[in-house]
Amino acid sequence: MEFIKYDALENDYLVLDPASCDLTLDPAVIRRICDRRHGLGSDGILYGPHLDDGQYGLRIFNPDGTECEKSGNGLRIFARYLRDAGYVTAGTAQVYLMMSDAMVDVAYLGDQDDLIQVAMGQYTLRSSEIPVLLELPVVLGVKMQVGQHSLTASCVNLGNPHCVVLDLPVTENTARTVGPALCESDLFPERVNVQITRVVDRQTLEIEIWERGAGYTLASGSSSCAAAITCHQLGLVDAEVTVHMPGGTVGVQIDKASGVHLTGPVKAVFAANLSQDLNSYLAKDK
Ligand SMILES: N[C@@H](CCC[C@H](N)C(=O)O)C(=O)O
Repeated sequence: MEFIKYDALENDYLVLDPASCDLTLDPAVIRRICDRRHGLGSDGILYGPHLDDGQYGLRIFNPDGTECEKSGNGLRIFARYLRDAGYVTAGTAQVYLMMSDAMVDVAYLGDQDDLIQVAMGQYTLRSSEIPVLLELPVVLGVKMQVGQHSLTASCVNLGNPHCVVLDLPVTENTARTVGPALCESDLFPERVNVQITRVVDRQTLEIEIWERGAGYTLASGSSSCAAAITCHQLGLVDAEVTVHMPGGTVGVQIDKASGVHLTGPVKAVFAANLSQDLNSYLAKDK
């Protein structure tokens, strides 16, 4: 049973291919595998491809054991795996997101399969579809108090839910304090990914991230899109934006007709097998 690790700007995922895996991925097993001290360590697990109906089916798990609908970097990493493992030889492919029942297009833009673009699709700003429990049809630039934090929030759902904060210092400390306060707030019944965001200029954003189910991460693809979409809606940036994160930089393009596209590099880190000790621990856990 082989685990292959890739990182997309230090947002790292383990790919587990059902063709070579006999593990039952229950939450305790996922938490142990993603644990950075006692497991292999990662920001999540990409479980696929499930090859039913000739599609490349994908399930995405957060390191806390929850399953999530979508991940921008996860999709780019999974696309790279499909190419590396010989499933895909063309310049484009489609991935089927099993939890969301949605197809996603990916494109290989670099010679080494390094630069990968994912069509993140359409998004919604409707409060009921984020979901965010405020008596407002949309939440864009809304001042609120969450615990001890006063902030201005904008919400978007791109398959997964996001809350973008525009008026606080863009630091790891803000992400680590305001992030969990928003993520666990009663306002967000499905919890939320949080982006502490600064508009650098009309083409550039800087963000720090707190991810639902993962905590502080060094990069996030869907978070970059969420920050770009909400800032564009507020008239602060153009439709093509570069987003800087501690782990690196991605490009986001917003287009009414074709939706949102996310582009950035993916690097292979390692391929590894579980030790006998970890295998026995996981078997015991079941
Ligand atoms: N790292 C991701 C986002 C992963 C999903 C998120 N934690 C959630 O639960 O929605 C990305 O690159 O988009």
